[in-house]
Amino acid sequence: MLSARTAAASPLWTRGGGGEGGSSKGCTSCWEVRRRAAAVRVQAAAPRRVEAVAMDLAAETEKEEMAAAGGGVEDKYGEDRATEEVPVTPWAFSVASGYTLLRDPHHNKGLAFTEKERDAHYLRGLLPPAVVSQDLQVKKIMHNLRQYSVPLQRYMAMMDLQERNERLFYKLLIDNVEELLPVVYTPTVGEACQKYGSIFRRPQGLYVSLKDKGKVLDVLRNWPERNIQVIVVTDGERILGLGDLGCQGMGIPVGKLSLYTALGGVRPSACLPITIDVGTNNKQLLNDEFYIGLRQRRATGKEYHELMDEFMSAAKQIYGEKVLIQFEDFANHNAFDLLAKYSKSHLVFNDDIQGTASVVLAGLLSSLKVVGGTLAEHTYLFLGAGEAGTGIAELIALEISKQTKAPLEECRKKVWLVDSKGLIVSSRKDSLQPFKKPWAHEHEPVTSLLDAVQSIKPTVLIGTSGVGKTFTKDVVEAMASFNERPVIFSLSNPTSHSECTAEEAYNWSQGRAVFASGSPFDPVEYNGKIHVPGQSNNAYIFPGFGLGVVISGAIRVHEDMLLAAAEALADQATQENFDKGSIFPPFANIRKISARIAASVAAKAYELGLATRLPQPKDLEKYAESCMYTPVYRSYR
Ligand SMILES: O=C([O-])CC(=O)C(=O)O
Ligand SMILES: [Mg+2]
Repeated sequence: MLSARTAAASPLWTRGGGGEGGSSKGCTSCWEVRRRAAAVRVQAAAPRRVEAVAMDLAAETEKEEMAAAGGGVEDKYGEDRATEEVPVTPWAFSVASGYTLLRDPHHNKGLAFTEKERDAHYLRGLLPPAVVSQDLQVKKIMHNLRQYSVPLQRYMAMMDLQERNERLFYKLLIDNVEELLPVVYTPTVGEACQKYGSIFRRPQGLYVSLKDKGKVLDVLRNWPERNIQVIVVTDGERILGLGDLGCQGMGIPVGKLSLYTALGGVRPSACLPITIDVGTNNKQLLNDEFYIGLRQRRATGKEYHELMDEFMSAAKQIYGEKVLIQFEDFANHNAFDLLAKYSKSHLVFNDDIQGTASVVLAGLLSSLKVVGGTLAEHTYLFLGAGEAGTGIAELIALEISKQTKAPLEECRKKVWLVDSKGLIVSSRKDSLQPFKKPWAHEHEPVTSLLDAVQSIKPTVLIGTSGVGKTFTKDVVEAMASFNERPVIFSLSNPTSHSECTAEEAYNWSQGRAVFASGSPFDPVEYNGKIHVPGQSNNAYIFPGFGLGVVISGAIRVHEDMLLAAAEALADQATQENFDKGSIFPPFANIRKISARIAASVAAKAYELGLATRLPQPKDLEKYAESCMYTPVYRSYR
């Protein structure tokens, strides 16, 4: 493990003239000097009508000044990179004027441009006379969105807004998170990926395809932003539970990163969605005339790994070793190997293995407050032994081991997994993929889930199979027959792939199930009581987790950081939530929740010697909050 001392001595860390090690004030003012110089250069160089105008610096507080540098957590890190890796580019600190300004989604405010701004930026006549507030714009767009009855239409309207007026998009999402999360994210994003080719209007994110082999560095250089802090990358092979959607998986990194900003406060310009296109084995897409990806079967083996290698080194070369690379929706046969391989050399995080594990562990920790007992006293049965299933299983075992001091091997025995061939037992060891082997316990072979439930008698049943309707009435009734409060998590996404619905779980258990799902379900009334199902989706974890990594300058993800995130989330579920039937705090509070998760993750990174942002801020939660991007409009003079 790298200590902070080692890290501090590394070439990357020492670059930047001590910028990161200094006080935030020092950094901000260094930045300020360069920014002013850049703005002056712009004004001197630009012809009048197309002149770039120096951005408003009316920001009065230091925090606002930092926000003006890009609106978020980048100041010190941006400082480092702006000094050493990226020349200060005047346009990075300026906005265009007139017609160009209205078409620049990063700076456009639409009707919210004030009279003064309209004069100063050559906007007169380009807008109708009314001047409205951002809040009124939010109200209007929410009104319009609600007119659409088809979720995909709402999704497309939201994507159009993101392309037109970024700050309004994020304001809308933050202010209406519970209503809009299912639109820009699961489940609608799944349908959007399936139809991505037909609804495609303007490209989002960066496409790295087999055609780019040998030129990936150049491809990354084409991206307009340099100070990237978080990359979400997919190869599209296992999009949610929908399977191989090839290049059209791009909707997932785009959606995940919009949550990084809205839920975790990482500024949009620091986020980079990437799709690696190595082909697809989805025949329907290969025959679809509107398909946007390479029309070939998936490259595998050497060809696949060479492209991944080239991408991973290019990303590190351009963005430095502190860029967080989140692997998303890779198929099992690559996901574990990629994580194991690159976690030695890169700051990587697999959301489906680690993010899901962390949110489910949080859900279990808070379920204990409802059902009683300790984590070690429960017995866990999974349907599905892929990334999510084995990832969660391992984190449960780690937490039990941490709590009881028992060896990890022993703790794993509390957890059983069923895959498509039945219960994973030791007699199957030879034919099992490596990631399943730790779960092959002594037991006679069992082929069906119902038999496994009856034989293992789990207190907790978790679905990560990707196959809908597999928690049948018999299965749920069996769980309810020997558990007063059966814990049932039906995690597969999107909604159609959920192992059972919330309604089924409550009805078949006579309202006794402690239920959570990956995709959202509406509240259910059973016997006069309203149950609000919790959404055990990694969206609770990755935005705050990533924020914690970024603000601490962590150089590696450690499993204890995942445990810290889970504990921080579980701590925030209250009796009020439990009374309503949910084991999670509501998404409406997600920015606060993310700040706390970020603080716990960062604290753990410091404790483990993995953090490089020194000195450690005294109050990490306040610091995390102060770093979060807010989408209110800036004023331009
Ligand atoms: O995207 C989601 O809703 C959760 C997730 O990572 C997956 O299902 O792959
Ligand atoms: Mg995923």
